[in-house]
Amino acid sequence: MGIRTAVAGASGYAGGELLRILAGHPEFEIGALTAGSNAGTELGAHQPHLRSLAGRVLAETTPDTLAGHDVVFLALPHGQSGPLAAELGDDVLVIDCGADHRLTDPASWERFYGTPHAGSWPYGLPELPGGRDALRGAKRVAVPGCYPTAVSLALFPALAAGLAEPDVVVVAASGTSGAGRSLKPHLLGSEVMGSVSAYAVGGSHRHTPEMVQNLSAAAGEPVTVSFTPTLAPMSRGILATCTAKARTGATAAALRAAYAGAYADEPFLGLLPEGRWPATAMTLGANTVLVQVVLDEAADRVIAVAAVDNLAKGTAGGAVQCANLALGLPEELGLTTIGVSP
Ligand SMILES: NC(=O)C1=CN([C@@H]2O[C@H](COP(=O)(O)OP(=O)(O)OC[C@H]3O[C@@H](n4cnc5c(N)ncnc54)[C@H](OP(=O)(O)O)[C@@H]3O)[C@@H](O)[C@H]2O)C=CC1
Ligand SMILES: CC(=O)N[C@@H](CCC(=O)OP(=O)(O)O)C(=O)O
Repeated sequence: MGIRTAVAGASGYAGGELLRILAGHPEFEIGALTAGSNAGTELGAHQPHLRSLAGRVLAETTPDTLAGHDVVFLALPHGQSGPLAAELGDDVLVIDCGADHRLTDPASWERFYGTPHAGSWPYGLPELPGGRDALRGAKRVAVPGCYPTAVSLALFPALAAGLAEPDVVVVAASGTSGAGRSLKPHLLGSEVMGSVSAYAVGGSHRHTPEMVQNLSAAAGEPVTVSFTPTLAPMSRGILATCTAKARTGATAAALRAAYAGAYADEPFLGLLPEGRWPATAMTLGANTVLVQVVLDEAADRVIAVAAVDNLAKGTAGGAVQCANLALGLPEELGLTTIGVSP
């Protein structure tokens, strides 16, 4: 018998991607699938691409329906996971794809989310310095936001090596699935198609403190982040362009060596050959973050560009990678680095 695994939020985008990965994983046995308003309906009505699970009926999301599993993945809206996880046993591995337990600073949480802080859990980005140690044997894991995954992995080598000033500017484009599948006025098809638009400009995006948290830890000093997200007319993918003033003495060779060293043993991080730039299409369906870095000598800035599939390594793939680590399984089990092209 496999590792009994439940997915809460199975009718959503993150839940669907979790199930796509779990269905091909050799160790997990898919147990309860739950939803909110769609409880009582069949999974196939919401996730018709998941053929082998189509007839499964979605249960209500309660501690009772999630009981009796070894692992519970939560893919629910913000604010739902704290109270629910408190009702699940300490022996159950809970992997939260939502934001509730990502931030360590309660003041930052309250400022950006406007509710009391539910407390922090081990942070699910194994590739950050020290990241794996916190996850091995963990019983609770907070999966990062999709933008912070791309940005943190794009910039930590430059900051950790002292090659970039701790004051970064990020402009990132995201596909619309990043916002989930519930109806949102700014995601009307007629307004998204054929247009790229900025939103949450001026430091208001709730992923900003998460980037600050990760990059400050990597740099060993406080880092400021100016983050501008943009919405692109595509379903999946994030392309993050991250820049920072180069530190005195930083050279192109030192920069490339820092990234090559930091990514050398990372199965899911790819530094592209010089001159090749990341594109979201290269990462679709894969648990990868693809990066390129250069020194813009005229502007004296470090430029790192990262591509990620927001639903794969940006959520569900990263979640399964963390579950593997927490359970003592091989970290790469059930996860692919092979994308889809063109
Ligand atoms: N989309 C992405 O790229 C990323 C998402 N995440 C996080 O993953 C989580 C899920 O996101 P996503 O899949 O995009 O969102 P969706 O809106 O696509 O799905 C939300 C899921 O939660 C269920 N749900 C909604 N309200 C309740 C409730 N009150 N009680 C129980 N279940 C409920 C929905 O069920 P029903 O169908 O019945 O309404 C659905 O299954 C969020 O916390 C999000 O921040 C993290 C990183 C990236
Ligand atoms: C395009 C789009 O709207 N993206 C979402 C990102 C949501 C996400 O991935 O993160 P959480 O888990 O923190 O919700 C946004 O900017 O709010």
